[in-house]
Amino acid sequence: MAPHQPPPTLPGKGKRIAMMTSGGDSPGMNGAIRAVIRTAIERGCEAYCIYEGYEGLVQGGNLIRKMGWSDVRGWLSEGGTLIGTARCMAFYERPGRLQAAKNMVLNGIDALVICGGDGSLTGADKFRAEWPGLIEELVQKKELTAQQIAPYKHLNIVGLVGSIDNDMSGTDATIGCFSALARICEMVDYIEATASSHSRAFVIEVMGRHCGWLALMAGVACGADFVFIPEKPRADDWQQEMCKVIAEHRKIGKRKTIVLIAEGAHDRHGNKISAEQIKVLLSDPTKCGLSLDTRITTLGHVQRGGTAVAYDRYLSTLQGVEAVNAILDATPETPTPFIAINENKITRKPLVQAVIDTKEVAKAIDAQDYDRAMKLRDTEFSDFYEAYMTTTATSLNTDLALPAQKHMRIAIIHVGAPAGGVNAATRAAVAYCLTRGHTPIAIHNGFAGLARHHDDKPVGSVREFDWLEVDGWASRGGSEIGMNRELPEESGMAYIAELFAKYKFDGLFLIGGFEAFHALSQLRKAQTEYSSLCIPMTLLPATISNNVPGTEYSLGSDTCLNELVAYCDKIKQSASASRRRVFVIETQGGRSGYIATLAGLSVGAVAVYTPEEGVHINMLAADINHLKDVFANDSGQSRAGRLILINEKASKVYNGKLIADMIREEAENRFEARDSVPGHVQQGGTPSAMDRTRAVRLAIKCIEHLEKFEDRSDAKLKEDPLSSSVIGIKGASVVFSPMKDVEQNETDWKNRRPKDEFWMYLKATVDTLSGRPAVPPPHKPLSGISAKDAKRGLSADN
Ligand SMILES: Nc1ncnc2c1ncn2[C@@H]1O[C@H](COP(=O)(O)OP(=O)(O)OP(=O)(O)O)[C@@H](O)[C@H]1O
Ligand SMILES: O=P(O)(O)OC[C@H]1O[C@](O)(CO)[C@@H](O)[C@@H]1O
Ligand SMILES: [Mg+2]
Repeated sequence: MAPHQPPPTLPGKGKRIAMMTSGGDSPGMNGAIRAVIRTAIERGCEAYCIYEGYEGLVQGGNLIRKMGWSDVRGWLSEGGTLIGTARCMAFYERPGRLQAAKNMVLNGIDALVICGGDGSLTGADKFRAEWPGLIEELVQKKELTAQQIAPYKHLNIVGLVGSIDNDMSGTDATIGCFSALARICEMVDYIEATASSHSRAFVIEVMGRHCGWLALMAGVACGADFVFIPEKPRADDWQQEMCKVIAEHRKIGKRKTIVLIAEGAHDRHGNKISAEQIKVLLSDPTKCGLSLDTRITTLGHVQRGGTAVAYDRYLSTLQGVEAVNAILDATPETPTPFIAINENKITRKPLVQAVIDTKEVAKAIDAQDYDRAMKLRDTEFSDFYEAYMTTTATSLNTDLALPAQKHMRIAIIHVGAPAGGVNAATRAAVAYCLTRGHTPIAIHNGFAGLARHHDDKPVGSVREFDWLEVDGWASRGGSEIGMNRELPEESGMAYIAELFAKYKFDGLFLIGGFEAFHALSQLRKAQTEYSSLCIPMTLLPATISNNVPGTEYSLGSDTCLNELVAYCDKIKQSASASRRRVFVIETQGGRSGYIATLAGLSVGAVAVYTPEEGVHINMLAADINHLKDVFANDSGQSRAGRLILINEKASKVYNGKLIADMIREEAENRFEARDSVPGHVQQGGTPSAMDRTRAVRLAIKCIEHLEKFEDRSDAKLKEDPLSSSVIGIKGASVVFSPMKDVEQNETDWKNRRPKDEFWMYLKATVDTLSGRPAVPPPHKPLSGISAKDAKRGLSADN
């Protein structure tokens, strides 16, 4: 039963904020709920959940519930949505929305955060547009009084896009789409092994009602042979096209064939293309002569269930926080927003426009205007489509080939420690080079390999790539061509330059971490002395630490976060099951606290210690006191496992073991503490879907970039600062930055990290959402003369 009277409005700026999930569930929705509830409470509001999507809003009663801080404890690591979701028929109709409006007012709900897909947000937009009419009608029908509706004249709504389909315009990713993609890639990887063993073909159907994002991205990440998506149906002779591509792949020796089909796939005339149809084509020798032993796998709801990947956990958390901020910033004039992400930047955008644009895609598909449908999807989508087409069939895209005089000998080298996506990037670069007519050359085992093994017999470390071998690298972890931290100057730059001349490199593509950045810096500086080094060179950052200047994202950092999150989930389970236990987990990351902080955000750590901030005795004391309070207020029955993350270089003195010992000592047998070190597990096994797909997109951009300098003289090349560059994601854009500029202005060489680390502001969010008390700021360390003076009592600053 709904209450008969709305509760009194809250004092000050406090609002009653309700959170709802709607449409198909998606991994990460629980992270959004946790973030909205806790941020709302922290900002002095009352937090509510509407259970069962719009159904709960229509029915009211017990489906609208007030939530407390601890009600959402542990939700980050749960799959699906813990407040239920539904596809609600009643909400499509005005009477249903009228009832929903009445329940909102009677429960005193000022604002609504809705996490759902395109349908849910279309419904939200309609509800918002109709709101004044709805509450007016409720007064006319005497269901509510004018006085009762007075405080609720404006409906304050914010949309969060939660759906595995990634079908909403205006945002690059929806909450849940990368988790679904991860699951698809995992399944395709499994299938590949059996397909290869039997030399079979598999037709794999993936979800995505009207959107091919999942199918396309899985195609890019897994190197599938052929992909069908609704936005870009193949030409009318698609049967012949598919058979030609697959026959070509078989001819070069591939033992497996993977065809991915989105459930909404159709031909150019709107006729559905089914998995069965494809199976018949591939297996029936009379159709196109392939006669492949073919099986169909429909992945179904496996794609939607399960826990969220790290990205969906921190995306949903950050977007949940932003949703509450948007509510509290809103005035009656503010257009209703939804929270988007573009590349790496979370933004508020008008919901109305996104809904219009999303509908336009559907209209364009219905009208069979596929070019328009592709244009209306985000730029990333078209980029990935192009990337897929270029990397799938290297010898078939003859229209992309360059004239012979433009062909380059492009060397590819891995430098630093292994990181997920390095092989996928190499595969994509090689495919692109072959498509364009370039010669891609592998330098095995980094600069050490080049200097000391280039002319080994029978095979030296400098050799052309073999496509059949490389084609299988899309999902491989580690580095297939080998990598290490050696810098070119260690062998003498003159010698390295001699080898560049000997092998006639026209361009260099480096993939790696801070050492790769350092190596490129050395090579760039040496261009003044050695003509053979006057070639275009570009770096694709790849390191789990994500500490390369010039980018906010390095390949491998996502894989690492997923490993850490999986590890922390297990440890947290142990901590919870043992009750009253704290684990202090030491992460890698060099002198950058990025992975510790992002993992902390993704698992709900009570504290994260980073090298940027350091560790201090007052900080530890405050955190230990906080833990004492938490456990004192804990009944012992709640599943109160706690995690603290500490970066390996956060402090020279306080390491994970020492901190765990201190906690245990101070706990005086009231709770327990343990330390745990995941170590090199953090490099990951199979790279994440995000690292694999981004590797492909960025690697192709890198080779395209090198091509621009193909005919430059030494002088002209040196004049152009972008001839030595680093590719990066910065905010909402993918950019090439001149190395010289990044080296000189953006690099903290001593600490081997960017001067400004974009993620530093996230630290406060980790603390807020875990309820960590304000920790006393550390003293600024003194150094040099001022430190000496202070120690001698000669300085005021002590
Ligand atoms: N045009 C609309 N008008 C009113 N309500 C709508 C509209 N479209 C959708 N809704 C409401 O939103 C609910 C969920 O929509 P839908 O089934 O399209 O899923 P979605 O939000 O797009 O999520 P997903 O596609 O990821 O499953 C519907 O059951 C309905 O209650
Ligand atoms: O779970 P249901 O209701 O069968 O819906 C399946 C649909 O939901 C989604 O998983 C999300 O929209 C689609 O990809 C799929 O077509
Ligand atoms: Mg939808």
